[in-house]
Amino acid sequence: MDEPVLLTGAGGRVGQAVLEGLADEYEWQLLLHSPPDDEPDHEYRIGDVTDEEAVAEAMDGVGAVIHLAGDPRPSAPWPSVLSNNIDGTEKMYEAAVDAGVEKFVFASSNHAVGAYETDERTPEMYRESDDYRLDGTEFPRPGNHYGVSKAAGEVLGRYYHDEHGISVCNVRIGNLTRGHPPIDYERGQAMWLSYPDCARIHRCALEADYDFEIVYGISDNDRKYYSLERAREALGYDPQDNSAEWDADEHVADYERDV
Ligand SMILES: NC(=O)C1=CN([C@@H]2O[C@H](COP(=O)(O)OP(=O)(O)OC[C@H]3O[C@@H](n4cnc5c(N)ncnc54)[C@H](O)[C@@H]3O)[C@@H](O)[C@H]2O)C=CC1
Ligand SMILES: O=C1O[C@H](COP(=O)(O)O)[C@@H](O)[C@H](O)[C@H]1O
Repeated sequence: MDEPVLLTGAGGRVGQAVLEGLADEYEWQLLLHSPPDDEPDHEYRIGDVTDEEAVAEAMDGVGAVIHLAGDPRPSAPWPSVLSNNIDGTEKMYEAAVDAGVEKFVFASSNHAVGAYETDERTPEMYRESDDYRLDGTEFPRPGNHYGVSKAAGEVLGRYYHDEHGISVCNVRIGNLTRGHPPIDYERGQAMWLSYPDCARIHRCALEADYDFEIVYGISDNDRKYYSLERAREALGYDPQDNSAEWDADEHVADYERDV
């Protein structure tokens, strides 16, 4: 990617994971919601993704977008996800196609398909021995308004790809935690995404050639109910972490290695 990459939600957790891993590999243009406490190492603007003018300005000269900004709370109320997640994503796509951006990477979520985790399937589906796998071809099945907003973001991508030709990669991110998988949380361990693997999958999404994709963004956890096949095939994603290798007492995984 020779042109700058616009990163929205850059001040958040996923944004930090992406920047920690890929800071030197791209020319970044950050979109922050509010002024940062410390001066970022990259070009940045302050703006809201629902503000057409701010978004159009941020898109100037950009070759690709990683769109993370939004309300990430599974409990988020409808007015918030309607504005920050759905309207904000529509504004981002409009501005991206107007500016001729080639590639749009969207932070979707496990919550877009959360209702597949029925009482009958859980908690067994969170275990290594279970062979139940979602692979990205299933219909969205959200279990909350936040999940609805993520499914809507994926469908917006489908529309903007079909109608305007922009390449779209929806990454259904699992559970990002720094340094180690969630403790005492089977579901979170099954869909853990380490910080380095988060950077890896976003690098792949910026580099690969594709039309429209839905992939799962998790580490290569032994216990998983999301398939990594599509992310491997379409993006060349090669995750290096695995929640099963992390032992609270032994700290076996080496989280210092380069991505
Ligand atoms: N952290 C996780 O495990 C997961 C995150 N995601 C998605 O990844 C994205 C980033 O999530 P996190 O980094 O965890 O959240 P975060 O809350 O740490 O970061 C989100 C950032 O977006 C900004 N933002 C919110 N509304 C905005 C608006 N209207 N205009 C401009 N900026 C706005 C916030 O100020 C914040 O800096 C979200 O879209 C979330 O739904 C999806 C699945 C899992
Ligand atoms: O989409 C998201 O998913 C993760 C994991 O969900 P959880 O219900 O197991 O916590 C969540 O932590 C994150 O905030 C959210 O944006």
